[in-house]
Amino acid sequence: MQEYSLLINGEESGQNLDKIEISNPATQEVFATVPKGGTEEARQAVDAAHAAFPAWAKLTASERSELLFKWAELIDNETEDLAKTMTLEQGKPLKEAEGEIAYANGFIKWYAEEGKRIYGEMVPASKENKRIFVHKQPVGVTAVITPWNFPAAMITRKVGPALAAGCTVVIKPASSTPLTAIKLVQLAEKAGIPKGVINLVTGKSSEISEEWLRDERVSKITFTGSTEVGKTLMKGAADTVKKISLELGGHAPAIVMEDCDLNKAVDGVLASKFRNAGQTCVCTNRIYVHEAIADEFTEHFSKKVKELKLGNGLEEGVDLGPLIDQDAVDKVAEHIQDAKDKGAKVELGGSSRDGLYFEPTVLSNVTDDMQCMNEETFGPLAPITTFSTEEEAIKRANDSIYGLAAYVFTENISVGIRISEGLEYGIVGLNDGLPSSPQAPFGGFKQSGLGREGGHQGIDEYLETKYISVGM
Ligand SMILES: NC(=O)C1=CN([C@@H]2O[C@H](COP(=O)(O)OP(=O)(O)OC[C@H]3O[C@@H](n4cnc5c(N)ncnc54)[C@H](OP(=O)(O)O)[C@@H]3O)[C@@H](O)[C@H]2O)C=CC1
Ligand SMILES: O=C(O)[C@H](O)CS(=O)(=O)O
Repeated sequence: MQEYSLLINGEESGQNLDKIEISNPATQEVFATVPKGGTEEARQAVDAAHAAFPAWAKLTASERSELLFKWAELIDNETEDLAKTMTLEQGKPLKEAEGEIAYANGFIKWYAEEGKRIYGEMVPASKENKRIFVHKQPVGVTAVITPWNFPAAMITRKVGPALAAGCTVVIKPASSTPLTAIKLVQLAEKAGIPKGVINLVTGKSSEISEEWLRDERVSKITFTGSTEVGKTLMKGAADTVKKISLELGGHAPAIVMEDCDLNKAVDGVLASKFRNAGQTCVCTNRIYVHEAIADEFTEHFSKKVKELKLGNGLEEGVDLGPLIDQDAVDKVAEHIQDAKDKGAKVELGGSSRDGLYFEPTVLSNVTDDMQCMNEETFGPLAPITTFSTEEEAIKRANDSIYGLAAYVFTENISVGIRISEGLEYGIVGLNDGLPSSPQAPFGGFKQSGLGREGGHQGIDEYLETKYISVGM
């Protein structure tokens, strides 16, 4: 049994606390423990981050960049161990875990550069005896709360820009997948990032977050997870008017036009739908296919889904690992049963397997009143429905409280641009089922969140704007 610690001010701590058991979703066996921290540990983490902030912010952007690149180098060197840890605690196939480590490291490398491009400006004053200088500076101590589905990328997508901007952080990873985050923070300290710049606490999420929300020294909260928890944090941030960034739930539509390249559309929807066994906030949740090609698409798509291999993520050739827990399995089963009760046809799959495995499932004859067409399934369920006109497809695709990602497949560039412009989503994959990248501003409209992560926009979330007016 591997026992991990809290990481506060460069020290391992929490060994005396009760433990949280970490189990492998592929086998449901407990293989590690982390401390069950609470209010006191949350406060100690802020003490450390607050003490470290002045010196970290005082470094030049180039000095911070060098330390971030050193961190990235150590992560690259440890990819195999980090990926295996991720598969053990989260379940995704090893090849996907390796891909996530590279994706996660991409944010550190990107912001190691972006931090050197935090430009100010000089504004022509309206009075000749004045000069106006606009200057950006780090917001300060930032609280980072992350979900279980991307144990590395959701950490670095926040910590990368925060550190590059000159902020210090306190992190609370998801209780089911804290180990990858702990190893990333250990590598940061090995890279020479000073004590107290990055602190990590595991434990009672609401107790820890309530302490961070209460503490005036915490200037910002950045959260990725469910819309429900995001709203709780948003309300809590109001008491001290903290800055907040939220990456929340999604319910992505995929629109497959009659003039699509069928192979491109099938492969794109397949990649979007079944990545991480459907446990991503940008997974396709609704598949709208033009009525003229619905049968052909469904047949071709189901044939490709049938080839997907379900199994333990550590095994060679596995495409889908287990779901994260029994609640996740139950939710997929509930959505399938509801759809069947309302007339859907199961083209493929439809059942859970031993343990936390769920068969990749394709439904046809789907209607908009079904739960899966309105609630995030967060699992390997692909509901197919048909449409007649472009206007109908856009209207139905936009009929959601969410607005994170959407997908369009067409070979007509004018149609593709026109539909993309009409979709109320922060991310549109046009003939692209995997649009996420560190270079792009990831984030959603409506109840999918606030703010952007990635791109040059992502560092703005960690900066304050100040102007200096000089009387001459
Ligand atoms: N937009 C995006 O980029 C993403 C959105 N999501 C969304 O998140 C959901 C799945 O992730 P999941 O981890 O279950 O989401 P949750 O919102 O349940 O948990 C996310 C994080 O918040 C913590 N948390 C839970 N309850 C509270 C609380 N009351 N106060 C403070 N923190 C709390 C959790 O801690 P603990 O683990 O201890 O419960 C975890 O660290 C889906 O809805 C998915 O769409 C997920 C990933 C990315
Ligand atoms: O948590 C998620 O679902 C991620 O944000 C999706 S992605 O960034 O890996 O595309």
